[in-house]
Formats: sequence, structure tokens, C-alpha cells
Amino acid sequence: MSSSLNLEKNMSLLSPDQVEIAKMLLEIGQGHLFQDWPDPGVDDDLKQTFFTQVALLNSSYPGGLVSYIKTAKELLADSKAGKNPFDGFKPSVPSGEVLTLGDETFIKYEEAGVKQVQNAAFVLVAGGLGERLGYNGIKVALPMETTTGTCFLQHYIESILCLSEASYKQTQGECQRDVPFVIMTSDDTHARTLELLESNSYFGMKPTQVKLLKQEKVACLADNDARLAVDPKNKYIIQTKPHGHGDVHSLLYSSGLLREWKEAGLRWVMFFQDTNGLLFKAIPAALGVSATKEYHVNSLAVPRKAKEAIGGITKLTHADGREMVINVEYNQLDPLLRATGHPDGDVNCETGYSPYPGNINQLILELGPYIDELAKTGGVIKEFVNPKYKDATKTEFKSSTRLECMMQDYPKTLPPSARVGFTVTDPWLAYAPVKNNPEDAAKVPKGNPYHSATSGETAVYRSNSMILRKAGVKIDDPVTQVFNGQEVEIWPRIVWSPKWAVTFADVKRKVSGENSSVTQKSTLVIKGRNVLIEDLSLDGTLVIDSVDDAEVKVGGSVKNDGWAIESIDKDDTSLPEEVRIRGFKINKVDQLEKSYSEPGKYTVNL
Ligand SMILES: O=c1ccn([C@@H]2O[C@H](COP(=O)(O)OP(=O)(O)O[C@H]3OC[C@@H](O)[C@H](O)[C@H]3O)[C@@H](O)[C@H]2O)c(=O)[nH]1
Ligand SMILES: [Mg+2]
Repeated sequence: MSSSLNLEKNMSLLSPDQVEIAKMLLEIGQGHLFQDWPDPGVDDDLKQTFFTQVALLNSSYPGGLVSYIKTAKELLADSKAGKNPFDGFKPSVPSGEVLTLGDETFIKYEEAGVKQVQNAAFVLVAGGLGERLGYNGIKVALPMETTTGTCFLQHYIESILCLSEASYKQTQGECQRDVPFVIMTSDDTHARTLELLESNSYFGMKPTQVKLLKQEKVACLADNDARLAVDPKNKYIIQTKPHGHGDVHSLLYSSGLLREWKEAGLRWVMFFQDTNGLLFKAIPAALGVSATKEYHVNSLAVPRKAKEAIGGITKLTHADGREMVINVEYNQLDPLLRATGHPDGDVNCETGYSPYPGNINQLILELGPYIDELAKTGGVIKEFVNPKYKDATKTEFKSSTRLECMMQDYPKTLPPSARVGFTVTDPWLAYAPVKNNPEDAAKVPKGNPYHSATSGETAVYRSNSMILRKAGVKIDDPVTQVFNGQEVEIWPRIVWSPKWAVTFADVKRKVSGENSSVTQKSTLVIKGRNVLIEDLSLDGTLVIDSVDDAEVKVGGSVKNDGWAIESIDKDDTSLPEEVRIRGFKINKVDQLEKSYSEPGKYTVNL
């Protein structure tokens, strides 16, 4: 009563739109928001800010606040009742396409995939703050490895550019379009992402080729009645929190981009996450799988260690016959298994891995069916709520909560006829995210991936070393070292630019001879496009660069003191944060640097 009285007294301050909003708030049980509003004349500016915020919360959510609160009430009631979202479903292990780098099938899919890249749009979800990592900058600005210092965003953009170039080369004569690249940002990341792009000339992309879509936060809920939570310090501000990466679907839909892409003849939308230096090694082959198997949805997966913080791809079969292959998020897999006759829950099987493939949240959707589905749903993804209750009565929350959604839940609303599949790659090939801070990473169970800056970087060297091995180079075994309390394998620091190779076929073409070798302490950096390695023996550091029109054949023997990986103290505040979160730095003692700035053919015997 007092709330609506307070509101009524303030009516004269409100525009007709604001009056509508106020009425709507009362109708959906949000009268408490006006409870302590003073008479007109006091805080009038703040009251205007309040309505501006509510209008934004209302317009940025499909169906507006009415729909948000309605869903919130339902989900909060389910949560209170302890209802299992997978009630009635039995999990089993699905079968998918398994790829092994370098074998015939892999090469075949890679080739098919490269052809399709020109028909793809790439979408990076990068609105997350990275709370678990605790890094102060945006995650896409972090160096993917510190041998060259290339940041994630640069690597992603160069990979997309080089892949699309390779795609046109394979299908000569067809028109060349600029492959679209969308980045979903949030208030936490938007300005800094734009700044990173602008200060680096978009890393070689055309600014028109890159679109930033900013997701808005959603309103927080204070209690089981879905009453909106206000800022404890300012009653005119509603608390907000991120809604999750699932927002990407409604944003793409409402932006009109999907239609534009369809009209331009595109066929695929590829989604990926902010920090995974390995991802592009698997993208061509995975896209090849999508094209060959005509998958509407293809999720990339890697073998998963039990309890690893990655979702498990699971086949769910309902008692009523419904079936779906879907990600079960890492916090839900164990309870689901326990509730359905697997008393040990989320455990490894005889392979040493969980039988459920690990979702790396790299999704390839076929554009046509994707648009059709979104036309039905408006891009709304099934949400969930995860309140932390004060006690077992579940009547009060420890802090406010909100609805969330995940992009990989997209297939949940698909009809049974939809072609949903997944593709599993080698564990070392496709996934090494940077998510955990050093303290938490050091606590990860032995044998499980750390998902830290330390493991993210060392995984790049491991993967490149393994790939060169497959291409016939003799690569020394790694040594085990401990940085920031994590035991990691240190392989030779081999890094190449996407210009040099975006597929395994590229690597094979550029490496020849039976006698190439790289010792464990070595660093090899290949920047030039047409650098051919033939019978090169490396024990130290070699950096090769060349202009695009130069072809440089490199062989012979290089020996120098090279670049050393050195331990640093993560608490040494005189070092940059990017270095401290790794626990090591590269000490560049000595190197051989070769650079070819004029077009031509060169044969170098070092
Ligand atoms: O609101 C958000 C939240 C997150 N994100 C982005 O979404 C991506 C993933 O976010 P997180 O790192 O928090 O995701 P999580 O680690 O919790 O799990 C995610 O990745 C691993 C998979 O196995 C999981 O199934 C998937 O949910 C990041 O690129 C992040 O920037 C948004 O763009 N908006
Ligand atoms: Mg998260």
C-alpha cells in the first residue's frame, strides 16, 4: 500500500512511458521498489535514473521484465522444491565423430572444412569478466604465449583471415567476401575490446568486417518471489549481473546479422570462447565434419577428465521416448549420474577419462536451420537459476541471484528431426583455456588440466611440437617443471604465425626431409608465409621472418644459448600481471634471427 502511495505522489514527475513502466512493475509484484521513495522534490534526478535503468532492463530482455519475472518465479519455485532439471531423463554416452590429427580422415575433413570457411561467420563470446582468473585486463588481450607475445584476439583474427584466404585459394574464381567476425562484449569488456582493436588496426581485418554486440546484464532477484534486488547503498539502482553466454543467440537474431548473412549466401556460424590458444587447430576439420555429415549443430569436444570444469556431452533419453544429445554442465553431471543409478557419479572409466566427451563450447551451427529455430524462439535460450540459500529452509538467499543461460543449451528446443552431432579431437589438440588463477589451479586434482595461464601457454608449445612430430620432425621429449605450484610439461617453444600454417596439410607441405630435429631447450618462431623447413637441426633459438613473396628454404644446423624459460615469483609486484599469472618468463639470451624483406627464392644452409 505505502509503495503505491509513494509512487502516486511522484506521478507528476513521470513521462507517459514511465507511467506505463511503473504500472507494469506494480503488476509483476515489484511495488517494494517504491517503498521508501520520498516526496517529489527530493532525489528527483535519482528517480529519473531509476526509470532509465528499468527501461533498459525491460527492452534488452526478450519479452521484457514481465517475462523475466514470470520465468524467474517458476525457476525459483522449482529450485526451492529441489526439482532436477533432468527429471525423467537417463544419461548415456553418445557416439560422435572422433578425429586423430594427421590421419587420412582428419586430412579429408580438414580439406572439406577449409573449403567451407568462406561460407562461415565467426562469433566470439567475450563478455565474461573472468572472475576465476582474477586478471585485471580483458582476457582476449592476454598473450596466448610469451615467446612472441601475440594476444588471443590477434591470433583469432589472423587465423580467420588466413583460413578464409586458404578457402578462396581452394575454390578459385568464386567471389571473395570478407568473412564476418562478431564479438559479443558486455559493459565489463566492451570499451577495452574496442580499444584493443582500434589501437592495433583491427589486427589486419577491415573494421567493417568486425561487429561488436554488447550484451546487457539482467536484474538480480532478492527472494523466492522474484522481487528485484536494489543496491544496498542506493535504493534507486537495481542490482544487475551477467546473464551468461547464451545471450549471443538473441543478440545475433535481433541485430539482423543472421538474415544479412543468409542473404549473402553464408552457411555456417562458428561460436568460440575467449581464451583457447589451440582452438583453430581443430576448426577446419570440425567444419569439414559439419559439412560432410550435414550437421545442424556440431559441438567440439575433447576427452574429459572426471570432475574437470568442462561440461559433459551426454545423450539424454526420457521415459516418454524423447532423446537429445546435449551438454550437461560440469556442476550438474555428477548429481545427474548419481540420481540415475551411477553411485560413483562423475568418475573416469578404464581409459583414464570420463566416458562423457568434454564440451569445449565451440559450436558450429548451420545457418538456415539456426534462423528457422530462432524465428520460433526469438533467440531465447532455456534459462536456469542457481541461488545460494542461507539454510535448508530455502527461504532466504545469501546474496541476490539472477537468471542465466548458456549458448550450448541452444539445441534444447530443437525438434527431434534436427541433426545434432559432435566431434571429439585429441586431448592436446584443441582445448587449453585460461580460466583459473594460480592458487586455484594449484589445487586442481593431480592429472586434471589446470586451465591456467601456465597450462594455457605450455599447451601451445606441446601442441605445436606434437604437430611437427607428426609431420616428421624429430622433437625431443619434454621435461616436467613446476610453475606457480603446477606441474607442467615443457616442450620446445615452437610457435608459428597462422600465415605459415592453418592446417595440418600446410605444415606437412612446408616441412620436408628426414633429418629435421629440435632439442627440448630450443625455440623456433616462424613468421613468414613461405618458409620451408628441410633438414634443419635446431639446438637454440631460430626466428625466421619473410615477406609474403619470398620463398625461403631453411636447413642446416643452428646452435646457440637460445631462450630460457625461467621461474618467477608470482607475488613479485614489480612484474606485470601477465607474467605473474604464468609463474615463468622467457629470458632471451641468444638467438639467430633471419629476415627476408625482398621477394625472391632463397635457400639457406645455416
Ligand atoms: O555473460 C557471459 C558469460 C560468459 N561469457 C563468455 O563465455 C565464455 C565462457 O565463459 P566461462 O569461462 O565463464 O565458462 P565456463 O568455464 O564456466 O564454462 C564454459 O566453458 C567450458 C565448457 O565446458 C562449459 O560447458 C561452458 O559453459 C567466455 O568466453 C566468456 O567471456 C560471455 O560472453 N558472457
Ligand atoms: Mg563461468
